[in-house]
Amino acid sequence: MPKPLENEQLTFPILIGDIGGTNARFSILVDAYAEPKQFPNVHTADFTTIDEAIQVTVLDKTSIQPRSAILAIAGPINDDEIPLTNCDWVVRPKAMISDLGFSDVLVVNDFEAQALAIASPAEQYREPIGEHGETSLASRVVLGPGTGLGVAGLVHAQHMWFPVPGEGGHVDVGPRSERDYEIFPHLTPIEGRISAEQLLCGRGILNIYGAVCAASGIEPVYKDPAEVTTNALSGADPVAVETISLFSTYLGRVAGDMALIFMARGGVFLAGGISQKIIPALKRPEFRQAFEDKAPHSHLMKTIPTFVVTHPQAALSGLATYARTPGSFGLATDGRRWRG
Ligand SMILES: Nc1ncnc2c1ncn2[C@@H]1O[C@H](COP(=O)(O)OP(=O)(O)OP(=O)(O)O)[C@@H](O)[C@H]1O
Repeated sequence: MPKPLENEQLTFPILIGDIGGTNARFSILVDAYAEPKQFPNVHTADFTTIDEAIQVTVLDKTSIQPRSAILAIAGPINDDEIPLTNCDWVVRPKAMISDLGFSDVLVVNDFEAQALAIASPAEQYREPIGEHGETSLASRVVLGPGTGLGVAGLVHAQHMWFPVPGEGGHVDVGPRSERDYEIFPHLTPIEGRISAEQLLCGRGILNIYGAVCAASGIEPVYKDPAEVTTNALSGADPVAVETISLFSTYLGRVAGDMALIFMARGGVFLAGGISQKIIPALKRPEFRQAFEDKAPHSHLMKTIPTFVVTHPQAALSGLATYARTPGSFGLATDGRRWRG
């Protein structure tokens, strides 16, 4: 295992990469001031290894030779060989150092990168949900419904930001309203329980939709979550409308719980592929009502702002913020930073 290192500056130019199950996104930060140099998104399935993808899509396309790399990946980082959760790539920092010319490689969790991105989100890349004022310099939370449900806290302490990537997407969710009690029996528990991720991701939309159909005695017709959201947003199908209304309620409920856990007075941010596609639905009353419905702390909840993150490459922007100012972040690098 690598030796623990302090949060010291990585040497520029820095390659930053956000490696998802389906897509990988790369850019290069030449120095602390320049805008990142972007490269086209890559389908992970098009390359056998991450090293090949970096070589072909980045290194062969520029004369800038990055000296360091910061990569955000979906999956646990606890060895020198890091398999990705939803694709065949294995990240091997030592091989990247010997074969691709890096002297320093840092690997972080994808939701940690999302958390870094909400430390100072530009106004044009966040859409407020509800009328609840500005962010303050205080702890924050990010929840990202996408292929799964990622959750991370960003704790503000000692004039620094501490990202806290956990497994918050796997907390229990239970029925609360009368309609919930009709619908929940039609959800399929995993080992006896319904977790937030079973409801709040692409597959989760279909799970809620299937349960609403079953509770209403209707035959389901949609196979893709995007069909449900499209028909909900247009108002064309009342079952789809109810599904997304419940999705918004459950997302508000879980987001509110996370805000309570982290005392996130600085705001709750909704990232992931789905949030920005359903902004009009999240602006309806259900999300905020469920978010604030946290007696005895409803008054506190009303003061916490909520936003959808609309940055097209939020994780990369978080990594860039960290790369420029690592001293502002208490990012744990032990066992996750390799040097040549
Ligand atoms: N318009 C939509 N409405 C609802 N769900 C959608 C819509 N478009 C995509 N999805 C769902 O969002 C999920 C993909 O989410 P996302 O784009 O966040 O991917 P990801 O998990 O970040 O993976 P990667 O990092 O590889 O892109 C899939 O389950 C997909 O079905």
